[in-house]
Amino acid sequence: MLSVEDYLDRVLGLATVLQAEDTPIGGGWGRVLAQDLPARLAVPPFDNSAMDGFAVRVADCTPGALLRVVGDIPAGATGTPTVGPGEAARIMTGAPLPPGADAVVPVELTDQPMGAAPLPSSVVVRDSTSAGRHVRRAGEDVQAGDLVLRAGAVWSPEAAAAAASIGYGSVPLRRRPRVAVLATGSELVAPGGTVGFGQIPDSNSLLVAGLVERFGGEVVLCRAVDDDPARFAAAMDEAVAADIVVTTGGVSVGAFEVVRQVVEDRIEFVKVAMQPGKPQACGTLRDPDGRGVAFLALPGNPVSVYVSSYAFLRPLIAAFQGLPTAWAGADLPVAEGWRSPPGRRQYTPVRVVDGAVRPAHRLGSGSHLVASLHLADGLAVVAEDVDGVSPGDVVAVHRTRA
Ligand SMILES: Nc1nc2c(c(=O)[nH]1)N[C@H]1C(S)=C(S)[C@@H](COP(=O)(O)OP(=O)(O)OC[C@H]3O[C@@H](n4cnc5c(N)ncnc54)[C@H](O)[C@@H]3O)O[C@H]1N2
Ligand code: MOO
Repeated sequence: MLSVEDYLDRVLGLATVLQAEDTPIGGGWGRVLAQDLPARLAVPPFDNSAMDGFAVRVADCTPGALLRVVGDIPAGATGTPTVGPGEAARIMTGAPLPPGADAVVPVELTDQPMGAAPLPSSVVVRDSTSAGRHVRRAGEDVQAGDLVLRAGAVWSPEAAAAAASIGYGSVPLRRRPRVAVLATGSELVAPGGTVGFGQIPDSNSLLVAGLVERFGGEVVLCRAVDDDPARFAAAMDEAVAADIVVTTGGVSVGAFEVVRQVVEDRIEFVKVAMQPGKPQACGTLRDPDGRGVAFLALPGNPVSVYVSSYAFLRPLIAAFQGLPTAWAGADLPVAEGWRSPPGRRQYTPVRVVDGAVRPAHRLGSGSHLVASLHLADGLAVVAEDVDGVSPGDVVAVHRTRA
């Protein structure tokens, strides 16, 4: 049996970092920035007022001083008057500070009314002020030329707001890997369909497709096919238009393992020392033009699919995007124990309640326990040389949901 690490190395060897596309900044959430973004503009771009009020010279502002008002400076003003000794200019939040002024007095601290009012010819300031009061200085957030966003950043509304502020309208974001998902099994019925004798609803295709999106991929094909080799081969012919093809089921040692039968001449099938998820296969397929397509065959049991998706598909999609592939985990105490098969690394769906770990289902990591998966907020990892965990033991838990 291969170790999880050795198999993961094989899987990651299938990845090629995808090229970037110039993308409008107001979308593409979750995609990866391909280049550093230095600031084309300072933030703020010019000295401006933080308040609606009057731009003044500090030296003039003794309590009760009467100042002559020389003009109005709304936000968006393309020019400003100069404020000389004994003078003030009415100014709005975000408007450029005029030459001569070195502070802003909010309208509430003057004799003038708040809100829409004609420009007064003079203003009385109630109090003294200090240099820079209510002024936002150019570049106090970032200076032009500063490196603001780094290659490898995951694109987000916050990143977009920063990019807009420093002068970008579009940025190079890596394309998402396109993923084709094929569930196999003659027993499968579409979700919600009538389930006859020996049939079960197909849950794997939508589980994997949803996880692909969670992991940052784009689902381009999602389908269930039966165990007829010709029909599966035809579906694979379509699937190889993607960057990654993921199948579920049909990889074990039964008499009708369709995935194995159709691709075994090109792809090596292995056993990985993990539970669930033991039978696996990965390799490179070719599209009709000879382009390499990453292929991942997951076992059919739904919890095996879930665990294998987190263990192998998640890092594969990350590698295609040029992102780190490590899986963050934390050591947490066990509140309720469970058994684990010696010689295989076990991944158990668990709930974390008050910082302590319990299995999401009393049967632990049973690979068919699909209806309890939604109760889990993480996968606990039990080492190969351990045959169970007890209350008080510590296990590594990888969060599957925030
Ligand atoms: N003699 C042996 N039998 C099995 C072994 C073994 O080592 N020797 N390994 C077992 C393990 S472990 C696993 S995992 C499964 C993997 O089998 P396959 O990948 O061939 O998967 P299937 O047989 O097609 O399905 C397994 C199970 O999952 C259900 N299933 C399949 N697809 C779906 C779907 N889309 N939605 C919901 N459920 C699905 C299917 O009905 C089966 O119950 O092999 C063991 N056998
Ligand atoms: O290894 Mo299987 O994935 O236990 O169900």
